[in-house]
Amino acid sequence: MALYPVVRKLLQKRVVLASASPRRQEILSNAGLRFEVVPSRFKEQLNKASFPTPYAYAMETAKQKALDVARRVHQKDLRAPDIVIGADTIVAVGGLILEKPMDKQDAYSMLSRLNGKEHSVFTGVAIIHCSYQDGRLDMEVSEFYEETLVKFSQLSEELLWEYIHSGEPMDKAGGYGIQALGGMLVEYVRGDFLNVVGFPLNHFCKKLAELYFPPRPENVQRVKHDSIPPVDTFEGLSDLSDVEGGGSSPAHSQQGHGTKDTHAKGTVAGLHSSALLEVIDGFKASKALFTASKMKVFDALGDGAPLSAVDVARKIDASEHGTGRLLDACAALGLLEKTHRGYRNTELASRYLRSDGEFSLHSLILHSDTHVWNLFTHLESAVREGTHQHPRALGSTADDPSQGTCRSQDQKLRCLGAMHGLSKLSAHQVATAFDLSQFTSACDLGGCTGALAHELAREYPGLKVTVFDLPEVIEDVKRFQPNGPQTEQVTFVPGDFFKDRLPEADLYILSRILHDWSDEKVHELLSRVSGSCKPGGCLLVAESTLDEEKQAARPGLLPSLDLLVQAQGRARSLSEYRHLLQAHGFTDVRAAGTGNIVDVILATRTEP
Ligand SMILES: O=c1[nH]cc([C@@H]2O[C@H](COP(=O)(O)OP(=O)(O)OP(=O)(O)O)[C@@H](O)[C@H]2O)c(=O)[nH]1
Repeated sequence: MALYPVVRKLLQKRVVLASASPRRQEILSNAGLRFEVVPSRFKEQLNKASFPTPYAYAMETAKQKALDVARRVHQKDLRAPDIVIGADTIVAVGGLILEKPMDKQDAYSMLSRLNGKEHSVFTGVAIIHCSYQDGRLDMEVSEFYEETLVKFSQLSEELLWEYIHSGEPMDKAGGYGIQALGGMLVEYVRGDFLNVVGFPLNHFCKKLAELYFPPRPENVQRVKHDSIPPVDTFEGLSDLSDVEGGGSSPAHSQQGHGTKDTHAKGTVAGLHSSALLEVIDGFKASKALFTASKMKVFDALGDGAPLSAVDVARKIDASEHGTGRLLDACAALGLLEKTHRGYRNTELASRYLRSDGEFSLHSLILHSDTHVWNLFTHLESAVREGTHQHPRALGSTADDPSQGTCRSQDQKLRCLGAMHGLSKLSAHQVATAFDLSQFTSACDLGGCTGALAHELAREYPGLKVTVFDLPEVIEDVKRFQPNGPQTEQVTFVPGDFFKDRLPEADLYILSRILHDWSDEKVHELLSRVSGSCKPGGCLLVAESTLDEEKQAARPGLLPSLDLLVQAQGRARSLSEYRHLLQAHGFTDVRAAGTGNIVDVILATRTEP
């Protein structure tokens, strides 16, 4: 949780991790950070002798890795990064710097040096803040290092070779992985364990807190310079957004005055013409993705060898010229890779854009292209009238706008597929934001295809989950069901949560439901949930929230506009949700950021 307030600030930013290390990716994503991975191509060959200390070498290497990525991404992408993070881990022993072994013999010589001795592990970290002045890239570097002491036991030759033959040492600094088999070699660790694994998370949090939440001048005496702000209460969060300089850009109070400070506040001075052009052109990027998805470009490319534009054109039954242009646009957007042998799906496209994948967003994209696009052409009317635009866009007059969305069976299945894809994106984070293992029964109200229910069942084998949704939804959920033993834990019950009796459960769930409704309807629904929930039972709410000042650009404010155009509801801040829940007898309201598209709130029903 320590990263949470900072993570919220970073959610609006394009954060890039300049590292191929799976450990670094795991440490940061476990902490809730959302980022893209672009491995650095910087060759780790700086002259070690020219550095006064091992950590100076590690910091410089980390900086060069990050700078390489910042420059490359800036050149390649339509959208340049805001923050690039680089890191480098080394082992220092007896005046020598050890990096990753080149081969088994090298691993053996490293491990022999460490055998029975204490050594230092240093990770240097560089955080690059990018800004753009008339298309020119400006970079400001913040850097630090962390040292951890590790002592190896006295180990036999036989054991060292056995370990080397396991293959584990080869991609690890110093030739061992403390988090796995290598842990058996270690007698003690003094300092941050994750620093040895490859990323000093605690120091990183402190650094970010220092950059993004500098103490108010009047509090300087009271606030410890390197303390991490309080995090897991709503009060803490709203206080933080009040902190001077606690905007979405880092404050550089320690680093000087003048232009840098103006930059840092993210005011008009921070918005450059290139960023504006990106916004102006944003719809073209969306339309390129929509068109490629609709024409099944990502299915045509599959996971196989690269295909030329001519081959793709043949597969999707389109002109060579037009297909080539579309493929190039997709490559510029990072959806395809263009090599001299042709085009192929990036990992992102394989996972999310093929129509047949487990995490496919294909239906969501088609739904956005046809339905949401249409509604957004009436944004001006929505703003003037302050209401959704279903009658104009779709000719629907229904009270519940979603009724107008899925009129034909095809539209209905696309709608369900869209909701399924969206739910799968965050299901794991929602299911694990809190430890729910004390519950034996849960009821997911409006749980649709059961994507979250199945994730809960997988995570908590003792939990039975009822998905409660409208009969017309339940009748079509079959095609979205996974295989596996946990399917027996999930049951579907048809019903209307505004009219019918709610199924009994210890834990009720409202995942992405409340934002669809007006305050009046939210009160009505919460009152029904509260009436069904026994004292001691809980309610879990998952929603994309606005920051307390309602200033967060994405992901808070665009969904808010979305809701104006297409629903009766609205986005709310965490404290608004807290007040709503408290008004219906739910106390001990706790929130967790998932680093994903939703925040999760857990509240306990007290005695009426
Ligand atoms: O106990 C452990 N010690 C070290 C590691 C891993 O070792 C590597 C260190 O190498 P480097 O810092 O150069 O990072 P790379 O893997 O090459 O990725 P880059 O993208 O930064 O170039 C690092 O992966 C540590 O995680 C370990 O796993 N356990």
